[in-house]
Parts: sequence; C-alpha cells; structure tokens
Amino acid sequence: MLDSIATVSLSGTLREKLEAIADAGFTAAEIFENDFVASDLSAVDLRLLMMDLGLRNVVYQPFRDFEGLSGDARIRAFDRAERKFDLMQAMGTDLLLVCSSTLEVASGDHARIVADFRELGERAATRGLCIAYEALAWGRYVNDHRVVARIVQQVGLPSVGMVLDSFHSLSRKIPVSSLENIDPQSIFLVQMADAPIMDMDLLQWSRHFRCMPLQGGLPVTEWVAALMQIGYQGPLSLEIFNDRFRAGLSKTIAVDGRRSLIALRDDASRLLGEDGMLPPRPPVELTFVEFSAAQDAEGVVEGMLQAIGLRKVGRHRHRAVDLWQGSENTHVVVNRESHSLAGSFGLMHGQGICAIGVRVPNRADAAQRAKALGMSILEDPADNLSRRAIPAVRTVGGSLVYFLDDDALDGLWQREFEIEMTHFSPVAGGSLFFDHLATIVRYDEFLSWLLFWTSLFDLRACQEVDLIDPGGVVQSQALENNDGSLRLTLNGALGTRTLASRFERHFLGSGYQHLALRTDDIFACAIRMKRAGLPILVIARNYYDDLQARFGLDDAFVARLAAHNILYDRDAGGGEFFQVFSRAIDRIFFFEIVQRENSYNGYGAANTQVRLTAQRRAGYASNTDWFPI
Ligand SMILES: O=C(O)c1ccc(O)c(O)c1
Ligand SMILES: [Mg+2]
Repeated sequence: MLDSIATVSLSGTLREKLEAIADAGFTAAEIFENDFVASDLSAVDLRLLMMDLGLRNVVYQPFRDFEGLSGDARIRAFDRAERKFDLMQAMGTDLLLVCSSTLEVASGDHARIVADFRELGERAATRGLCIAYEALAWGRYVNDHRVVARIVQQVGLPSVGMVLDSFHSLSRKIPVSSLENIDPQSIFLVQMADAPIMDMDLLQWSRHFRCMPLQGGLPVTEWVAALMQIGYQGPLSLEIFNDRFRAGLSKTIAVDGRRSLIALRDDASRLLGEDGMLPPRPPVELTFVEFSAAQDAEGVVEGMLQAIGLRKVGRHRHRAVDLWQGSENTHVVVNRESHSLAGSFGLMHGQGICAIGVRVPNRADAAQRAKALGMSILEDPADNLSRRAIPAVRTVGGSLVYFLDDDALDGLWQREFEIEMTHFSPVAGGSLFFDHLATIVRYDEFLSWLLFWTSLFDLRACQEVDLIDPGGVVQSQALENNDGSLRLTLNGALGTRTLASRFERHFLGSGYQHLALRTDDIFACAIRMKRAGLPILVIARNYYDDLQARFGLDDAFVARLAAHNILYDRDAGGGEFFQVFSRAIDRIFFFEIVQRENSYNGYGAANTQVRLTAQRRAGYASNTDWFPI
C-alpha cells in the first residue's frame, strides 16, 4: 500500500511541504488546490519536483460544487472541470477528487447526479483520467459514503469511483460495517484522519480539529481493518486540517504522519488476528528517573529529595552519580557528571529530569518498535549507567527513555553502585512511589508528544481538560497504562503568560515540569517536609472554606489540610486525592506529593487553578525564599 499525505496537512510552501513529505518516507502525496494556486511552481515544475522526490501524485483536490446543477451553471461546472483536467495532465496525476456539493441551488436528485458523473467520467476517460466522488459530512444532499457508493455503482464507469474519508464517515457515526458491502475496485482513494471526540459543528470540527490516527478518539483502526478485510490495496492518505499542524514544523508533522500510518496498519492487522509488522507495544512500568545536576553546586536537587523523604542509598562505582530510593522499586538517579548527556542537558535546560527508565519485557524488541516508528534510538548511550547495552529513545523534547528488561535490571543497582543500604528501609512516614510525570509541551508539539507515547506504549489517553492559569488556558491530557504504573500528563499553553509558557522560556523547549511522588500518609510526609525546611507552596484560605462547603468536611480535617497546604479532591465513587507542592528549582522544576485513596484515578484537575494561582503569587514573592518560583 502507498503511504500518502495531503499537502494541506502541513505548514510551509508547496515545495517545503513536498520535501518534508519525501524526507519522512512517504511515497505519495495529494495536491491540495489552494497550495498549488498559491505556489510559484508551474504544473510541469510540480511534476518534475515530485518525480525528483520520488512522490506519486495520487490526487488533485478538491473540485467543489459540481453536481446537481442545471443550465449555464452546469455548463460552467463542466468547463471548470476541463481546466482542471488540463492542469492534472501537466502535473502528472490521473485522479480528481470531487467533493459533494454544499450549494443550495443544486439539486439532490440522484438520477441527475448520476447523469452528471457519467458525463464527467466519460470526458475524463477520453484523457485517461479518473474521478473520485467524496461525501463531505456537511454535504447538502450527499453526506454519507453509502450514498456515494450507490451513485458510483449506478454510474457504472471504470473512470468513476469513490473517495472514502474516515473523518466524514466516522464523525457521522456511520457504522464501520458499512464498508463490507463496498466493491474495493470502486474505492480510488482512502483518506485518513482521526479527531478528538467533541460535540460540535461538523465543518468546524473537520477544519480545525482533525488529527492523525492515534491522536484522537474515532475508531480508525477498525476502519482500516475493515478496508483490509474487503481487499482494499490502494493508498492510505492522511488528510488533516489542524490549526496546530499549520503552526508546526512541516518536517516534524510529516515524520509524525508516517509514524501514525505505520502504527495504524500494524494495529489494524493485529485487530484482524494477523501478526503485526513490528513488535507489539510493550507493557511498561516506570523504574527510575534521572536528574541532571552537574550545575547544581549547592545540591538543591538532593536537598529537596532528602527533605521529601527519599534516601540516598549509593554512589556509582565510576561516575559522579548518586542513587536515591523512595521505595524498594522507586529509584532516582542524580547525575552530576558534567561531561555527559545529562551534563549537556543541564547546560541547555537547567536542572531537571533528563531521562527516565521504563521496564519492558524485552529491551531489544522495544527498541525495534521505536526504530520502526521512525524514532531516534541510541543503541547504548554514553550515559548508560550499566555495563550492559541499554537502548534509549529520544523523546520529542530531547530527554531520553531507557528500555530496561529483567535481564538489564538483574543486579543493575548492586552491580554498578556502591550500595550503602542493601535492604531499603523507608524514612518514618513510609515509602514514596512514582505517581506521575507532568510534561510541559509546546502548543504546536502537543500532538507529537501524544503520538510519541501512544504509538510506542500501551497507554490510554484520558479526556483532555482545560486548566485555568491566571495567565491563560492550559490544555492538559493524561496518558496512563492499565495499572497506573506509568502516568504522564501533557500540558500545552495557548498563550505566553502562563506558568507553562514560563517553563518553556526558561527550559528552552518541552520537558518534565514536575514529578509527583505517591505516599500512603500525606500528613506524615507534610510534617517531615516542614521539619526539613522544604519550601512548600502556600495555598490561600478561601480554597479551604470552599472545600468545606463543597464536600461537607469537618472542621478539624479542613484545619489539618490548611495547616499543611494540602489540596483535596473527591470523585463520584468516593475516591480521595491529596496533593501538596514544593516550590520550584530555578523557576522550572518542582515536586508534588500525592496520596490516592479508594481508587481515585484523576490528577486533581479541580484544584489546578488554585495551585497555578498560588504559583503565580509565589513568583511575585521576595527573592529571599529558598527557591523562588
Ligand atoms: O473541508 C473541506 O472542504 C474538504 C475538502 C476536501 C476534502 O477531501 C475534505 O475531506 C474536506
Ligand atoms: Mg477528504
């Protein structure tokens, strides 16, 4: 099958778009009319450029408001089509996409529409060209691919077929099973787009929020599986109208597009019970996080870890790297090597998390999947703390994810570190476990991050929520695996005045903004942190009054929460959530301590405006604080 993408999906000039498309490994492209009209390339230039780039021109599109007209308007529509045929022959494509009419003056009479397409098909055939009819979800009379299939069948010409566009069909909830009745020979092109589930006007949804497969919530995998099952072997072509893609880098978006199609085909063949084309998504669990602390002469990172209640348990045998633990299986590496990836990362971004390690069943398979998805793999990074080769993948923001399997983990810490505490015992107040990692992502990279994680690992994308920062709105989406052993949040700001955007400016890009550690006793932890002098984010009194009214909490409990600046949330099932935040290191990185009770599964979104406002206030506070945020 050809992998294709419509030029409308990317930013840039037509030439830039096509170069990015070819570089990403696509073998075909759709030429969107507006891109051609605005270009200084002639149709012949375009043909030569695409030939040079090794791209097949699968379609010229869209041809609008053609069918159901009468009199002069009909004659004009055919004249317009002939001009497009001239262009197509010069630019080297044999397919014109005709999307269903939105015109009020047009007729919806099927016999007339069939007659129009028969005549258009006959005229196209004399030039060796073909016509593909597409039902726009908001087409005035024709807005369902089942109707298009009937019309195409009635036209009965080999030069007239259909375009199936997953968005138009799935946004209208047309059952995937309807594909079973379609003759695959009549499908001239399949356009692929996913979209987040939203209840909105179809045209607006389509023009602004389409996204790539694996970035949205439509059943696109089932859709492709159904197409495979009826024997469709033509191109799959991404056609994505998305505001963020138009603002993003064409190279990045094109690479994402290929990644999305590779994962989609693999998922679809697995759904059909066939072997996949790449190793399957491995189950994952977060096993360590690594801080870059080469520039941290004052030991602020370690001071905070200590105050929170992690314990330093060992030192690397050959490197300036310390090992900390919060529990038996919660490892935090503090890397003070300046001549290292961690050191370079710290120079560039400041102190923070430069790598994480995840446990997978087989590290080579995980690396092979990442590679097949076009991700950058370091087979054995120089920073690897082990003498065994441990592959790592580079995230969208440049930090690393190490793949560790049981073989790599076997004796890893004991072998490589001088361990002072062979049997880990937690400090008073109990163990600390990884809860989640919050990432700040650039607005135009949000969907790239989403695709990175969902194509690589088996993670569920939760419903996106809007967080209100005093400086603007932040879009937030959580990704989590089945048992919660890997939880990530992606947070992208639309404006430039939020805490998230300040992070971007100080950090220079996308990265981890805070690490949430889970305790079984938040009050004990809060007392310990206070004694240790950890600067805690101060929460305003109004919040606690509101909390009491909202949940009917008793005075003593609310007083305890307030005394320790602990935020509280409760879900419909009686699950409870407690959160407390540290101030930030270098205006960038901070810690959150949480406690989850009764299977609370959220992230305290209801508290986020209060937290972000407190952080904003702290930002104005005097610089005499330990870590001014
Ligand atoms: O939004 C549109 O107008 C439009 C045009 C062409 C397409 O193929 C499509 O899916 C949508
Ligand atoms: Mg389309």
